[in-house]
Amino acid sequence: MSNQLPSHFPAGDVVLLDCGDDNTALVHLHGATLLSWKVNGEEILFVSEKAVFDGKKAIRGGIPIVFPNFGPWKLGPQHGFGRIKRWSLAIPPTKDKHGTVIAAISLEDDEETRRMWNYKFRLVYTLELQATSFTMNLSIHNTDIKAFDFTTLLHSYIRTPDILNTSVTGLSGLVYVDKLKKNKKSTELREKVFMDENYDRIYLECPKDLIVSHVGCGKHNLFIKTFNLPDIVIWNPWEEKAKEMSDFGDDEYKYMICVEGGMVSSPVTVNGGKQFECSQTFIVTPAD
Ligand SMILES: O=P(O)(O)OC[C@H]1O[C@H](O)[C@H](O)[C@@H](O)[C@@H]1O
Repeated sequence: MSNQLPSHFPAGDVVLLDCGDDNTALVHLHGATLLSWKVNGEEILFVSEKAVFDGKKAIRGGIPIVFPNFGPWKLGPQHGFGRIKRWSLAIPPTKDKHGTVIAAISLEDDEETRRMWNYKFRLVYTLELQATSFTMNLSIHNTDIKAFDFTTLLHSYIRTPDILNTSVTGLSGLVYVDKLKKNKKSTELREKVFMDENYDRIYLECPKDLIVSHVGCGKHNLFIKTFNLPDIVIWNPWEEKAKEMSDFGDDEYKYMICVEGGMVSSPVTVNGGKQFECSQTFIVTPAD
């Protein structure tokens, strides 16, 4: 199975959160990309063996941040610039009295972002690591005097030993937009959604917690709770599309599932001087 990260990153490129007992998280400042989340030493996230760490391309895997646009964008690159900009360390990892390790990284507008999207902003991404749970909180501050609109998403690549044995529970009854069928809308009828082909869907207004089964080495389930991220994107490129991606191994589609909390079906407006908060929490429990 894939998911071998490079053994070494240049000093200052990554931030490690460590709350003991081999419970760690590693975030790369390029794109605020969460590269690793280990629970008792077991890796829960997927990063492609072919991921490129050149400080330019988006890192293929982990959890990169999509901002200020999900999908193709007429003003700039697909999924916006959030995942290809270098973020800064705002709060170094610190353990609070409950044992939670907290760190924050941030991104502000610069000439390059304003050329694409002419607004002043500050993003603060706060990570909170506990033994079996991990919260990612994104706050989007409009530091301009004019309002802006955006879409955003935490593009989460979750590791599995066998995609055919991994399901998502909690989507039943929801309307989804199928991006592979000209954005046709349908209602999900299955209690457990398994994938056996290329999937690219936006499930709308997801009210419930989700459970992704058999993650990591296959012996754990992952609960996903979101706040202000009502849409859930489910994606797997499957065999043919995997072959078209230069930074993704031909058979790696078997070992990952993207379940991505986002605000993507309609943009958020934030007035000048105001802010928007959203978050995603992952909790690992033993699989049945
Ligand atoms: O190849 P990327 O730009 O990283 O995008 C990877 C995928 O991201 C999301 O899941 C979208 O819904 C897909 O349409 C897209 O193919």
